[in-house]
Amino acid sequence: MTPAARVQAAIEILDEILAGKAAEQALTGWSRRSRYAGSKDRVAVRDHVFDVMRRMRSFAALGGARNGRGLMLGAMRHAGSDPETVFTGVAYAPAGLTDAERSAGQDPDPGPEALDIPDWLWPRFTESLSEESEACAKALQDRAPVHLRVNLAKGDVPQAQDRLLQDGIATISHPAASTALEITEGARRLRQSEAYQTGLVELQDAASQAVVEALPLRDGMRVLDYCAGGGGKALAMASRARVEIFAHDVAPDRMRDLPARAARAGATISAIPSSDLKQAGPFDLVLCDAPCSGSGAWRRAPEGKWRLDETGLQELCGIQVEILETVSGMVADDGLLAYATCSVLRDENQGQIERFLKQNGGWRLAVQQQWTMQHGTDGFYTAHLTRDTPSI
Ligand SMILES: C[S@@+](CC[C@H](N)C(=O)[O-])C[C@H]1O[C@@H](n2cnc3c(N)ncnc32)[C@H](O)[C@@H]1O
Repeated sequence: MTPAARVQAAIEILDEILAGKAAEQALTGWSRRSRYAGSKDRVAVRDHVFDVMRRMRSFAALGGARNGRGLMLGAMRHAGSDPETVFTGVAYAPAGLTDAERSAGQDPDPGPEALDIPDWLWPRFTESLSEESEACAKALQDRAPVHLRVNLAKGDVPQAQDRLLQDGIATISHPAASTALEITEGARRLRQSEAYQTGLVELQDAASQAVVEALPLRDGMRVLDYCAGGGGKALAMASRARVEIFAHDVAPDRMRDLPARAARAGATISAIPSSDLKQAGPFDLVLCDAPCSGSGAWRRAPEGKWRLDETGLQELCGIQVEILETVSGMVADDGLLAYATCSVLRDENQGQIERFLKQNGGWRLAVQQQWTMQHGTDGFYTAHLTRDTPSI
């Protein structure tokens, strides 16, 4: 495909996304219809789509329209490249620009438009992040770095770096967690690399690793990962101590890849259905990596930034309240309840913990920590709750 044909493909996919189709579904649909596209074309088209989605608002302003053409036009103006070289109408390129398109478009207004945050969310964003708001919003406009977690059960950090380098993947340590590496070169080779295939490294954001590193895991503990999803945190916990880990998710299908991931990592993790939780408890540690807006990870999943609204946020907060109430009954008297989100919004973080403590006497906040995107990780929050007076 020519560069212009890739832009035309991105335009069509963006129009589908704007019409309501999920981004991944729109990309998969295009891939299936476009057998002629090679792997480099697929990567380039995907990059166009995601780069635009991170900056949908400011690119719509620059391009003069919130549709596929307007957004790609905005992207080209932002990059300082001449749109006339791509919008030529020749072969598979986008149709030539109309006079209206040539004259449309303006610099985005400073504030939420230029920073690509929806207006309704901006007050909450600034209230949550205060002086970090602008830097964090800017971080969400760019691609996320690729972070790896070194699986301490299989080797140490220098060994992992050496092995990755042998496969052409250069890394540096990331300060957020002792197991965290950031890829500086060769990210696309990762899945074929020996270090990845043998489970020495896993893909995981550094702040996500830091959430697990903050847990006081000790050999022999019985641990429940209540919102296990793909099992990223369960696997990270398994690599830190000889703990017995139970993985649960309200949607068990989300854990379908966990057995294969655990086998690769050399970890033992038991999936547990809701019906068996009561009998299996109480647990020394319950982690709830709760469903959330994902606002700390919108660089990776930018669609969420534009799909979230007030009602959706309130619904998520309601689910978080329920989860906290439910899991508090599963924690041993001298155990720990760890709450985490990949959100930077106060309502989902400190707000939830304050509400829980107010409504549940006998619990206290032992640890509270937040990571924000301006330090090169996803935005994450964690709180550790313990009982005030463990019964004897
Ligand atoms: C943030 S994701 C978990 C990510 C995962 N811990 C990881 O590190 O890869 C949240 C998960 O919570 C699950 N979930 C949503 N509501 C739930 C509930 N009421 N009880 C348990 N899990 C729930 C979702 O299905 C989703 O997989």
